[in-house]
Amino acid sequence: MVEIKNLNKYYGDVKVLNDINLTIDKGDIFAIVGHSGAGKSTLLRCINGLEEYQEGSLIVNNHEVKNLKKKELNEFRKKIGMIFQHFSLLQRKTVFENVALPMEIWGYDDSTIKKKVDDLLHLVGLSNKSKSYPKELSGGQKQRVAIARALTLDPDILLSDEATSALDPNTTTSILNLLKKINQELNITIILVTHEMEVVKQIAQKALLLEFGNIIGLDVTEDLFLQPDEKMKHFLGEDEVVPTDGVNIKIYFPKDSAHQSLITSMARKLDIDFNIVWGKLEEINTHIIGNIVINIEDSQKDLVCDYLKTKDINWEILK
Ligand SMILES: Nc1ncnc2c1ncn2[C@@H]1O[C@H](COP(=O)(O)OP(=O)(O)OP(=O)(O)O)[C@@H](O)[C@H]1O
Repeated sequence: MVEIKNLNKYYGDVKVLNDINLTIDKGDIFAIVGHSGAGKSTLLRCINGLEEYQEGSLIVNNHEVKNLKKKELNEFRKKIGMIFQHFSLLQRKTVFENVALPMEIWGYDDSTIKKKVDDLLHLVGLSNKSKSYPKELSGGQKQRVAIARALTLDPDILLSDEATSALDPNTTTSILNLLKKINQELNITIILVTHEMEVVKQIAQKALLLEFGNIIGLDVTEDLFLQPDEKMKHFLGEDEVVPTDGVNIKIYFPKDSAHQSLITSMARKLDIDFNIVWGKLEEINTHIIGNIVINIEDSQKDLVCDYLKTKDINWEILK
């Protein structure tokens, strides 16, 4: 659906995307994550042809985007919906008129427009607001209108640029649930840009981490969070505070074993005590994953390591 190879993008002499390689499959919910200025929006805008790229290949729906002529680009963009942080609704138009706008521009007849807009307002839960104006709606409702509008031309892909960044956590969750429903019921691929890790954990099946235009992580979301490498830890701002005495061991629980009693079994089996330094469990994309850090005496290190090696589990000694 989207295939990017060795993509480089410059603004003037400044390289803002460096050697980007990735594939997004049909039906994926794919997150592009990074701090401010990382190049997330630029990458999203390259995908729908709003930005040019100078080197490499970017194929969307079997089209090399930079080769599209103006007329082809309009047809191409018809199949890509987009939503934004600040909703981009027209204040003087009603909810119905806002949603209808793309179809009017493309010259659909009134009865087709009415049916489509009514169906979409039903899908996003706003049938009773069709005559309201944007200023009469909450932030979450405005984003629902924007989502309905983005779906009017039956896109294959929905691009979301920080669509939940202006919303409170509960409203964010309700919008993410709506996006999941759209992904599942309409089989629309969703590519979302966000700086919020919670958004990634709640919705994305795969995520790309960008830093200064470089890919520093690209994986299935659970795997990115389950055992983050040094770059990812730095990115997440997870500085590990651990005791300076003894040996600190971090044990990762993948999705299928988060509830197993590995730690207590180990204590019983080896007949040793150890301190639990810290640990956490969290829900990522409906799976529970987690990790725990234990502190043991130096003399117990070999015993514990030998035990852990017999288990099908990831672990590391923290330096
Ligand atoms: N039109 C432009 N002209 C020149 N430089 C630009 C332009 N747009 C973005 N940039 C620069 O490109 C880099 C990437 O910007 P981009 O907006 O893609 O980052 P981002 O990760 O989306 O950040 P944010 O989360 O703050 O929106 C930044 O250094 C930015 O200053």
